[in-house]
Amino acid sequence: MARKLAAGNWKMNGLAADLAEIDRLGAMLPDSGCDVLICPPATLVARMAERAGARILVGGQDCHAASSGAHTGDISAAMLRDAGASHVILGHSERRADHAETDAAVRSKALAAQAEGLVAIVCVGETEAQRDAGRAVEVIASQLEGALPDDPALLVIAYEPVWAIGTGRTPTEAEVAQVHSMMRATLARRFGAAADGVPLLYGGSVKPANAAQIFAIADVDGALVGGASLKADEFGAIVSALAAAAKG
Ligand SMILES: O=C(CO)COP(=O)(O)O
Repeated sequence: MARKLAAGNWKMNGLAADLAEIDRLGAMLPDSGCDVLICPPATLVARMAERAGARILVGGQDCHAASSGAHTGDISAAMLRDAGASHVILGHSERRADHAETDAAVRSKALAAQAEGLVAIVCVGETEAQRDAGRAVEVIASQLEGALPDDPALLVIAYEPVWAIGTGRTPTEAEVAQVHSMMRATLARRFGAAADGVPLLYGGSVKPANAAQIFAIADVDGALVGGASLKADEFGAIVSALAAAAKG
């Protein structure tokens, strides 16, 4: 059984003043039931990690595949760990689109992250055109095939349909269930029994209003939340929904 994880992706949002949201979030969290992670921009990782307390984990949004060197503007897994991060999001569709990241590049980054002891959150998801063409499951299977790293103990998979990100639209429960069951089966073929411990997150327009419904879907172990993670009251409500789902 995978641990439940509520993860927030702040994307390119957040200045020092926004760290106050972490204090507010910390004050409203349930004691247990799920892990809670915020991935702020790189500029805030260290300060957030110092301020967050034990209940809130902190992660990066990308890392380079190399451990150091001449890569201006990039950040390594070792630097994230040094700054207090425990996780890193890799292969988000915005990075695939903005920086032409391939599945092979995502796998290299995930290997680098795991070598530093970071949990790699590998993102996959189809475009609207791919879903309309009936190719969603095939596309996601192929992304997993190319991007999966080698260690299931330091791995989270996030299914984020590109067309659901920031749009207020979500797939049907049956569509999420179909993808998540395929992902679990793919992990089982690759990792055997250890696949059961890999949290499978859904991401894309998760809000307090739809969180409980999403967390009730089979093989959904949590969420990767964008816009609703920026405000403590919204993200806190999503965390509470996940903790409630974990208790059954
Ligand atoms: O991309 C996402 C998280 O990584 C989802 O973003 P939204 O929750 O804003 O749709």
